[in-house]
Amino acid sequence: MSELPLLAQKLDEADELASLRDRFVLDTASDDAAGAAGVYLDGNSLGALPAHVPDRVADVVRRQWGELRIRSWEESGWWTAPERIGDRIAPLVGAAPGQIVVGDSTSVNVFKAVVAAIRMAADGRDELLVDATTFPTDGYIAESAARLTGRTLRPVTPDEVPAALGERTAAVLLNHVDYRTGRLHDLPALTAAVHAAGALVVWDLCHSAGALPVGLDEHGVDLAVGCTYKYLNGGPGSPAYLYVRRELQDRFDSPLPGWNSHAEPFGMSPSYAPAAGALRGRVGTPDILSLLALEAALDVWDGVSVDAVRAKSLALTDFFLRCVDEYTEPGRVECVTPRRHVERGSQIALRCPDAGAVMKRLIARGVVGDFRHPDVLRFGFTPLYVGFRDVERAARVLGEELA
Ligand SMILES: Cc1ncc(COP(=O)(O)O)c(C=O)c1O
Ligand SMILES: Nc1c(O)cccc1C(=O)C[C@H](N)C(=O)O
Repeated sequence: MSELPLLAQKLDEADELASLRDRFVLDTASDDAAGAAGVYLDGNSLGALPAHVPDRVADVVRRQWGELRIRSWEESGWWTAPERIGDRIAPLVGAAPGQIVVGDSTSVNVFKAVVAAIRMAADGRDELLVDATTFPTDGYIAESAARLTGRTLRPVTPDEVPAALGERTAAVLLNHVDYRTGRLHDLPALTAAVHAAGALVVWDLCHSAGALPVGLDEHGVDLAVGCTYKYLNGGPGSPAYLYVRRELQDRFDSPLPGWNSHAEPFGMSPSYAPAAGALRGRVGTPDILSLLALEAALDVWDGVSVDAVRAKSLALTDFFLRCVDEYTEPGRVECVTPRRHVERGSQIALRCPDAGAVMKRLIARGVVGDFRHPDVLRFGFTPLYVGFRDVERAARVLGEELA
């Protein structure tokens, strides 16, 4: 008999973050008795619902919108929500206040950040480097941004970036954690290399924010973007964010200078004058319902340290790998996520030829991960609500389905 179930129980008992799970709506032990309890390992795609969010959203709809109506732009703080919520996200990604605005999708913020970076780069720099392994939207947007600004797009892997940098480099767009393999890239070293070449760097934090320390200010990152619906649990399609380092804000020239980023939005002037600070990253009317659902969701972070989350994330992924090694016949899957902690995000990606069919069977048995084309099984570990018994069970069911 395997010792892993008992070990999982002990690890759960010793887990200081275990009680945070109660802050979320998830399947319960009574579902388990009925054989239907799910193990949710897809928080790297869509985070679970924090339990208090429905009531908060209901208040926004019924009272703020239903009763206060237009007064809510001021009285309910709607107008200032993008920067206020940006300041809530800031400590989670290592940023001081006043550098993050929330709004629009990640794709749109990639566009703003990349074009603004190119516009801030020194004259004559005509290349935009992009992570060749990136989540596709970043690549598509980078191609368009390069075309619009007359730059040449050069796709390179993150490993190739240091050698590819040079006098021609204007800006570099990179992912902190690879969406497919779960590989964590060396943000401090790559940022330093880009700066040494005289260029600007834009980091996509979709797969790292809320799962591990980012240290935007500490490492001198220029611009960063990220979504809020994964490890930040903001809900489906919740708005993304844009970080602009304080020292660059006066030079940030938005390619989407909507009226919300104007110094005097209600002056209704025909000519554009940008607001001071991170507000320049705003565009049009914010998506208030989603934005305020996100604001409520961020309450789950009260009293939670990102370092503790990172420690648990590594313990969960280590334990998952150990369970997979024990429960799965050797050679049946290949782990494409680095084993070294310094190179690992908060997901494990396993490759096998029949991954699509295997994931369907896992989901049918309540183990929810996802499949990424063409042959990757992805399992995301959100330390706020995933426990070690979940991990053991997921690996056991996986082993059975792969047998
Ligand atoms: C790295 C990365 N960038 C961007 C996105 C998505 O961007 P958007 O929120 O605009 O759909 C994702 C996933 O959805 C992603 O993994
Ligand atoms: N953003 C998504 C969506 O709107 C629908 C379905 C899935 C997603 C995703 O999260 C894709 C994702 N960024 C990924 O890492 O694969």
